[in-house]
Amino acid sequence: MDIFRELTRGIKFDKNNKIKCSDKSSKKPSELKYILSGKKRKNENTEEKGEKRPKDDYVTDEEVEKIKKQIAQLKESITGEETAEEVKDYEDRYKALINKKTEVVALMRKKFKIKVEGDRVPPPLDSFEKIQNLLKLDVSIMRRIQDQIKFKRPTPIQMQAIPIIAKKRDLIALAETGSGKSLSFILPLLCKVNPDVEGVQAIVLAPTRELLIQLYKQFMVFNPHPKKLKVKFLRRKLIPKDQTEVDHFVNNCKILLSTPLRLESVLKELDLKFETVRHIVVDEADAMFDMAFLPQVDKIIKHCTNPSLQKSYFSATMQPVIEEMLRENMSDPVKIICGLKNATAGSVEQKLVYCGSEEGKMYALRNIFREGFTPPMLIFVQNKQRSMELYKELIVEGISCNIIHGDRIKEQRDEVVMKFRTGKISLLICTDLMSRGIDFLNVNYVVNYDFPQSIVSYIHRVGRTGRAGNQGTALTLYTDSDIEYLRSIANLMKKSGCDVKPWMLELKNPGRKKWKELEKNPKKHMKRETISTDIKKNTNKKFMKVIKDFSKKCKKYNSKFADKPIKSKAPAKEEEEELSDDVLEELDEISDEEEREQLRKEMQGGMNEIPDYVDDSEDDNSI
Ligand SMILES: Nc1ncnc2c1ncn2[C@@H]1O[C@H](COP(=O)(O)OP(=O)(O)OP(=O)(O)O)[C@@H](O)[C@H]1O
Repeated sequence: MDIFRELTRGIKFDKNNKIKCSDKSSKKPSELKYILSGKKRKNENTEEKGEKRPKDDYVTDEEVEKIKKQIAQLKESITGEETAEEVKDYEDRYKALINKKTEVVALMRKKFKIKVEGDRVPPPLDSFEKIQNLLKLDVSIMRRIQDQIKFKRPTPIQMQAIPIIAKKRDLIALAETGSGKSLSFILPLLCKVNPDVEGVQAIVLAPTRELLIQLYKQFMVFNPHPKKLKVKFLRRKLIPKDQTEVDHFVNNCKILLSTPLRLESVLKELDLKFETVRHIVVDEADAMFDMAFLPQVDKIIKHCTNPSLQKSYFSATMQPVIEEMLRENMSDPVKIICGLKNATAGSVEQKLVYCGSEEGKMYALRNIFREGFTPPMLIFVQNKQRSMELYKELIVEGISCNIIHGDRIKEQRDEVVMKFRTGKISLLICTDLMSRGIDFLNVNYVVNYDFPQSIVSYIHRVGRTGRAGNQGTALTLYTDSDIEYLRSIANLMKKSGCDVKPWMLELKNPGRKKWKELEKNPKKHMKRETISTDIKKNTNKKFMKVIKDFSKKCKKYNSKFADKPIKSKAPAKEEEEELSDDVLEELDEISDEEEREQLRKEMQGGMNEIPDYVDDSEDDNSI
């Protein structure tokens, strides 16, 4: 009877036990009153100015569930024909509500270009308040998001991925580059991991050290209890040496970030217990399963023996064969696609520039400088050797730039990334090492100096610009020998709304096989020295003037804004690991509010206020 009272509080019954209530009645049970009337509660979050939200989208799953239960219980408790009619009336309205809710969810997904595959997919949440309610987000996280970093609303991938992860579902999430995938797993992990429980509870795998450092910083920016909820980035210095250290490490780390290679090598040597791991997130998942990482990722996942292990895979690109492989070890997964699948971001204006032969590329690059562009710029080349050649070429021409590739020592890589982030380097020559996941918010220009080796590489390279709602430009230089691959790139460009010359779309389709061959056997390029002499002979006076202006602006910037240049003394080989670990050691203890503030600034795009041309110093040019 008590349950009956509770459920029927506010309802009056007439002498026949019939519920006396009408639509307008304030005496309906409180849940029913709001939901069935379609009115908003006073404390309901108000929608953003100027944005219309679909009507009724504030009806949460929990509310619908509650009504369902109430109706069932009412049915059990009340008898009599007329009452049954009343209950039926509620049921009809409930059905209508569910239909409406389904419709609203569908509309919302359409509006934000979210596609889902899977059963019982939770609805997207289009505000951080709703995410806060669902995840029980710590107020400090909300303050950071809204007041400090000033994210207005979740991005589509966050809207949809967060509730899925919160509902403990396995997930394959595909969303275009720069669309905020990282926060989609960072927020739920920070909320779901219990700082008071011992042991590693979540593992995040990513393919490069640069990407892991970036993720690590993001975790630290949002971490509500940095001292208790320890996030560790596994690097050589942190690797435990004996079992006592292993136990200490495992007990002190709640979220572990690592490359698959490093973690697997540790697992081979030491007995790291991962039964406590409940979440595993693989960022840039297709790269991890496509490259040599597959056996390592597999071993790590097998080592996490908790039966309720939840797996989430994120990427901007995914080949069907990899997806199939992932699905084999997932239980009842949900797949999300935000925007177009395997496509470049619509925020990037993409152009193709014909250069004839290798020599032409340098002319084309000069043209870009002459016509003017807004740095920072990333220039992608095929490999380390190519990057060195171009670097020398530009330095000889008096153009300040720097260089990053896998063979540079970690300390140098860290320094270059840091300087590029803070605007001390404006032109960075890089290999595909930097094409995945790296978030330089303000990159305005990407130049594919060497044609990409794969369509996936094109998508990720181009995705270094036009991020988080910003616009960007990507220019791909092509020579006669690249024409056979042109159609695929032209198609991608067309798909994301860029202008493409019709003849490019009529070229023969290279097909997957040809691309695969190219990936396996990269093109051999002419040696740069040969080109250099040739180009120098033709040096154009106008271009030299542009270069001079460029350097002047750089100098002006340096004297006005830049801090003292950091001398990049190349460390001795044996110091290499130590030095880079020192850099990271500082990061590890980021619990200090001031340092976190610094990280937040970086995340907000610290380069916003930097004038047109920024420069590194002469010291920075030393490799
Ligand atoms: N809700 C949001 N509103 C505005 N900006 C956001 C939001 N969420 C994340 N960002 C910003 O968007 C940028 C890109 O985010 P992130 O690096 O997670 O993209 P990504 O989808 O992982 O890209 P990639 O595929 O290249 O790895 C970051 O600078 C991040 O701070």
